[in-house]
Amino acid sequence: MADGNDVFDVIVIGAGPVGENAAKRAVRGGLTAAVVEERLAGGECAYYACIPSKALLRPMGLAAEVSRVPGLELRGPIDAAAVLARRDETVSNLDDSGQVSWIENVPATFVRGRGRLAGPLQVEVTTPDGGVRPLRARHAVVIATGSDPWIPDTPGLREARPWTNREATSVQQVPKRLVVIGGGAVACEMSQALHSLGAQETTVFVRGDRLLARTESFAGELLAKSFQDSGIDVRFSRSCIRVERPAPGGPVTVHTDDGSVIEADEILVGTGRRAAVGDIGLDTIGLPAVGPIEVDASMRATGVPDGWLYAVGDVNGRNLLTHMGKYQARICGDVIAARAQGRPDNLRAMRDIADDQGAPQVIFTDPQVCVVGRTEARARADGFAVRAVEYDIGAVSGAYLQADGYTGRAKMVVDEDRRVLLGVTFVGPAVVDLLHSATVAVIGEVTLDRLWHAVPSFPTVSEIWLHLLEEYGL
Ligand SMILES: Cc1cc2nc3c(=O)[nH]c(=O)nc-3n(C[C@H](O)[C@H](O)[C@H](O)COP(=O)(O)OP(=O)(O)OC[C@H]3O[C@@H](n4cnc5c(N)ncnc54)[C@H](O)[C@@H]3O)c2cc1C
Ligand SMILES: NC(=O)c1ccc[n+]([C@@H]2O[C@H](COP(=O)([O-])OP(=O)(O)OC[C@H]3O[C@@H](n4cnc5c(N)ncnc54)[C@H](O)[C@@H]3O)[C@@H](O)[C@H]2O)c1
Repeated sequence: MADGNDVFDVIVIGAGPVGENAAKRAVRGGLTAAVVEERLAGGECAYYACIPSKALLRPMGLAAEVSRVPGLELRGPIDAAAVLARRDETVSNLDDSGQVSWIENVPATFVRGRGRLAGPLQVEVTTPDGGVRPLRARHAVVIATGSDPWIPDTPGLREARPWTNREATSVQQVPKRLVVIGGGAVACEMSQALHSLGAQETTVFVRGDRLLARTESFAGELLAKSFQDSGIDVRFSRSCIRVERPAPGGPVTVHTDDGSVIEADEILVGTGRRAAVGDIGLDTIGLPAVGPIEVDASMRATGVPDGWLYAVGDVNGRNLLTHMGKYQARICGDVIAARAQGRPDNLRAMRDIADDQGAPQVIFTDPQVCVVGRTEARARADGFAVRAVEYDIGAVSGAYLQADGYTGRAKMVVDEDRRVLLGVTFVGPAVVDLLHSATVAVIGEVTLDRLWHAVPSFPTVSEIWLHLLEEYGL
């Protein structure tokens, strides 16, 4: 709520999941807040990323599970129209009134329009009618503008109007022939989702030699095997060198560096994202308008005199994940309120320690890929005395009961000096809910000798913990 003349204690630019939560925590701490949003309150996550992608993937995952249990049968292909209709419901048919009400109930003031810094503690909002509404912050401005998809400079690619996550998650007509560029989370999830919904000829071009290159190598290998088994054509160490789409809306022709030429109905790029910092007025306060906004562990932008600017979520580049952005938002809102009221601002809960340790992440493919903490390679590079053990999840009774021919693998990376976990990876069907146990163990620095007494229930997949510890030598 404003306290006159559009002056607020805190102004948040960007009402994605992260900006909304920064405002909520600041208000909970006793401050007034305004939240500025130029498109849809709820952000990329709610309408074009996490939510619709998972709605599109869920039937594929369920169908795969059914196919692995004798006695159950799924007749015919997945009904794409029904899946797309449910996807539309999950994104509230792109109506953000529920999210706007959520913000107003915080209570915070929602301001529709494009926000731009106009000097220290000053924000100008260009409203939908073209007017400019000046806002002033008494204590802090929080940048939570997220990120935008990045499209490589490949000749002809931009002119061919490729799909990004936005078009892929809001698909109305599933293309029969699809080319995907990239081997990260977006490419993997959307290839599998669209293939399951009718993209019969799906070809994925991966620049490197594996999928999900930042994870343990077996994760990408198991996923690539699953792609190939289901008929997705994955081509490694291949780059797309030229793209042509002579007629708008017509077929697209993709040329690759091995001389192949593929014709498709659509091309989807999943080649990473860039912090959304263009034209948000960083120049007015002497910051470069390129790259993520660098912040300290309290989310305060470094290099800004008087420390009134904060940046949370994708725009600070720490970990491009909703849950990590919301974690940063809680820290940020609490810190701003504490500093504004002269309370201690250095409590343990007010510093980001989780981002650097390796964020938990689930790639919702079949198999699911769940990671937290450091990979073995990263732990070694960071100088830890490392020992890693792996185990076949399919050999666990709970997994064997879940599915015939269960294929999955787990790995834990141990800091030998302290006998605590540095990282854990689970790959397999139905492993998603194991991840939080690993997150608690890694972030809580639970010793292996203590973890030994956390007895997993029989017959659940969680007995993988027991097998990993025994493999280690306990
Ligand atoms: C296909 C896909 C699937 C994903 N799946 C997952 C997942 O399953 N789990 C997960 O944790 N993460 C997932 N992510 C990542 C997740 O979407 C992001 O990490 C998350 O959206 C970041 O939240 P944010 O609030 O920082 O930014 P955003 O959600 O991008 O929100 C930023 C908001 O700021 C607004 N904005 C920008 N500039 C201005 C301005 N100048 N003035 C006013 N408003 C402005 C934008 O309109 C937007 O609403 C996925 C990403 C993609 C692309
Ligand atoms: N389930 C989830 O948690 C989830 C799902 C989707 C996206 N996300 C997040 O969104 C972010 C963006 O995802 P993303 O998949 O776009 O990015 P990414 O960084 O995960 O993967 C980018 C991929 O594109 C490739 N690439 C980069 N430049 C290229 C080029 N010029 N030509 C060919 N290939 C190129 C990279 O080698 C890599 O395989 C990620 O940080 C991810 O964490 C999360």
